[in-house]
Amino acid sequence: MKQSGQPPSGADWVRPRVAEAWARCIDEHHLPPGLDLAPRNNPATASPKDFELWRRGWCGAFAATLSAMVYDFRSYLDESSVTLLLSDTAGRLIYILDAGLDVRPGGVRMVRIGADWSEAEIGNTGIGTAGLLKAPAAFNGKEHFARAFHPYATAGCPILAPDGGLKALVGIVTDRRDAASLILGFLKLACQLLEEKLFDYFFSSGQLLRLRNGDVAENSSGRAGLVEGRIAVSEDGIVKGANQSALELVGGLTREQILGRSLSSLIQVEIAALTESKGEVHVLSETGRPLRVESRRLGPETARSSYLSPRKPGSRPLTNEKATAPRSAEWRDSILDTALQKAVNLQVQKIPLLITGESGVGKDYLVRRLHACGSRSDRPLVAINCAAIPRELIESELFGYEGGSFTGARSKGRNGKFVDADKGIIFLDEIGDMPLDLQATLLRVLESSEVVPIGGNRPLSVDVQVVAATNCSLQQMVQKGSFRRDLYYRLNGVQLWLPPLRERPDRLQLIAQLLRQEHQSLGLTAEKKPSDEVWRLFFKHPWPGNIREVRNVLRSLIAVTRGHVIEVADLPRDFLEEMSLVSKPLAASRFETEDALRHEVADDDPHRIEPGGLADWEARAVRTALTTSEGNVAKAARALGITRATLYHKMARYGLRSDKRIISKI
Ligand SMILES: Nc1ncnc2c1ncn2[C@@H]1O[C@H](COP(=O)(O)OP(=O)(O)OP(=O)(O)O)[C@@H](O)[C@H]1O
Repeated sequence: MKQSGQPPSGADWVRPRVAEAWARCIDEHHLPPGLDLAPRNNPATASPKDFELWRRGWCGAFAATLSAMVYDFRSYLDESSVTLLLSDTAGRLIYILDAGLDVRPGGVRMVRIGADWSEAEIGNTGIGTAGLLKAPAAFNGKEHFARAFHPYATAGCPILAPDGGLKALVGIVTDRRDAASLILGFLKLACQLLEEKLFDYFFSSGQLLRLRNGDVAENSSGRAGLVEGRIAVSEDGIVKGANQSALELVGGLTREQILGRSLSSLIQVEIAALTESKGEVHVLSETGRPLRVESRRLGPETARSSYLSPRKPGSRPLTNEKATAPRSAEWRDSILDTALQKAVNLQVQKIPLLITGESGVGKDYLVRRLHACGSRSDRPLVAINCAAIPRELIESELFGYEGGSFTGARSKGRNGKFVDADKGIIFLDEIGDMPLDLQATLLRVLESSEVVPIGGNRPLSVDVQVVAATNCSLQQMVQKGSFRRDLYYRLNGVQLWLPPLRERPDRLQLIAQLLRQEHQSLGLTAEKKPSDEVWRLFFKHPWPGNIREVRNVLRSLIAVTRGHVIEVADLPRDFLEEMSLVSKPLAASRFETEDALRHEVADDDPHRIEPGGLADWEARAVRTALTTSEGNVAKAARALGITRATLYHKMARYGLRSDKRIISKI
């Protein structure tokens, strides 16, 4: 093909789509046509900074929601050698349901988070080519440009927003290398289901129309689409978005042909007639096809914000997220569930796990759930807070000691935590606080799976899964030389980042769930319910102490509130100060505070938090000092010119990492 400029013919004939892809690989992507292709953009050697930037952009609530949906397909894939991939729009993997397929072009493992499957990088594959063409694509064994994919078939499909924008890619790899068209069929259906589920997230106002085929004969013959048609329409009847099924139902039109048109020109019914009717309305499409249409107003409960577009940390959400009391008691914490599921899967392969996120987001909680649900549940979970053990004791705590090996040692000696955790999980919390020299010893243990107790010379074998957690940036510490690079890579088999509460679009549902849990734990049957104003403040609050702070606030509210409704006046003063509503904490009266709040609540923008205010300034100063000192309290106190005790007091007040304890459960 390279010599003649023509795709192969005769016995070597390839499908035109394949020939086009190969031509692109050579002419546009300038890939070497020698088949032994190694990706240039390799996650194993990528700069940690770039990887972290990319990960933060993608591994937030959007990826968690989508991953949770993809995860629901696992039951269809059980027992099959099919790996399901989810990637960002550029083809970098953000989630994997792994069937153990080991694709390694040029020796680089491609079934891993961050691997770049774009066509420009690795030649044509289902997911990479689907991303490029923004259309489904699939290839059998030798149709792939890179030899490493020849034992496999791959398929990929774009996940589109209702306005047609590309949002993510989903792909399949299987070792049945002639199964491309079969897996593509499954994938198309899976994508339609995903798009339908995601539809509500994009719209916060107007009407949502659900369309079904009105032709009774077609329905009874089973030719009605499996996926319901959906169209979003503005209050004045202009079409804003549609899913694939709706496009087919209204006569095989494209999105370009329907977006911005009036609904009445599309399905011969006025929006007013639909909104007034209680049930289904029978209408005709432009092409005369009978349709049944039902309309529902879009509002806060259906609009869970358009966090489907990757957002920069701290940027404002794109749609108008409204704060009202969450209704559903059925809500599931998809961020926790997704992280937990990943962790459970990784546990089977004994891959080290690094959990990152701000203080109080639930890193410790996640590890406890992993222990309870994972394959090592009948063995110990041994947790060590590396920041809380005195420096000189860490080694003996971790590795144990032989009898009489140092002054004060027990005569019989003692097992270290690694031996205690044998066959179970060792949880190294606050790993960023581990002294540098001990990091070398820890690395040796992790690499050899053997520990040598202090004063001993006989290595003991241990089989532990290592889970580490930190709220510091280990990458920055590596760059500054305060954390060993080799240990960082050893611990960072897979990194799970838990988002801060203020960035979670589902924070009100989470708070509602925590409130129910608090009532249950206190044995209270009559629940105290926050007023709408309180919900709005919960939504606006920055929650610097994350879930830990929520629990403290809720506990205090349940104790303080006299009636059944939690009012603004019941909120703890610290909470109000954190919202910068009390500019002079000592002078402002409760009434002034409430007035300020009412004023604030009337403001429609739920994300505006007034800058200024002493408490706000102080909380920020404490946070900054802790971040700059990478969580080292003594250093932060020195920088602030206060004592450590005062700093601990302030940290507790602002919900910043308040408990420094050694947790050990065997
Ligand atoms: N998803 C959750 N559901 C219910 N409670 C939670 C959840 N996540 C965290 N919590 C609670 O919030 C509090 C703080 O959680 P946790 O200690 O796990 O945070 P962390 O990220 O480990 O904080 P730190 O970095 O300060 O150690 C705990 O009381 C925990 O039980």
